Amino acid sequence: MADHDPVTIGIVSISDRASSGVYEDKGLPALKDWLTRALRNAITFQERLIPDEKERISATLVELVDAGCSLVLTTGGTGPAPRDVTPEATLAVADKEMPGFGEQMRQIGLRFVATAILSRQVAVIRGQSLIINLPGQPKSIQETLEGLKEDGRQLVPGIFAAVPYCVDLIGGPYLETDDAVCKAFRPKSALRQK
Ligand SMILES: Nc1ncnc2c1ncn2[C@@H]1O[C@H](COP(=O)(O)OP(=O)(O)OP(=O)(O)O)[C@@H](O)[C@H]1O
Ligand SMILES: Nc1nc2c(c(=O)[nH]1)N[C@H]1C(S)=C(S)[C@@H](COP(=O)(O)O)O[C@H]1N2
Repeated sequence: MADHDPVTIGIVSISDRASSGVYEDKGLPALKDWLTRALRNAITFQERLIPDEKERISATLVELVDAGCSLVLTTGGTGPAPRDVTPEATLAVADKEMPGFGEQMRQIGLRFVATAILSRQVAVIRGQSLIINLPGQPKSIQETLEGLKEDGRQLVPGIFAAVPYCVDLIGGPYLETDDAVCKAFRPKSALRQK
């Protein structure tokens, strides 16, 4: 682990019911589990469990970026219901939008469930941080990040394959993945010599 850059990652579960204790939050454990399996870097997690309130979500994202998170993943609140405001709260703190992530996430989701088109999820850059919205269904976390595999063959690439190079480009740490979970892509010129 010593030769990998350390990274701080913000994980935010956004759900009225999980944050008020109506049901147990499965979003933060699913995010932590997947990231720990996928990344070879030592990760410090900054975790937040909050209700679907736009100002609260935006303030949490700003706080996590200011705390040095190179990557922030949210789960929940991306649908069409009146209280689903995660995309608006994310865009409100954006320096740049990264539409390719949302497009690919919905394409991946459609391989699993027809209602994937109901997710308005976005990804943005704020400062030196990449912020990505994932849907609230805990199973959608692995689906979206890892994509679809069959007999070990990658049928649909997950969006995480593009995350390490994106983090390079905004001046973050060099993220290295376990290829068995997620094979990241970088142009040859961006590969770090071993
Ligand atoms: N954080 C979570 N932990 C566990 N299960 C969740 C979580 N978020 C969503 N789910 C599950 O996914 C389903 C669909 O997500 P939905 O968007 O309706 O939830 P939600 O936005 O978290 O709802 P609410 O904010 O009202 O609690 C939920 O009914 C629930 O079973
Ligand atoms: N990969 C994936 N994407 C998915 C889903 C899923 O199960 N897997 N659920 C969909 C459903 S049912 C909804 S309503 C939207 C929005 O969910 P959210 O409001 O919980 O964020 O995400 C969609 N995207």
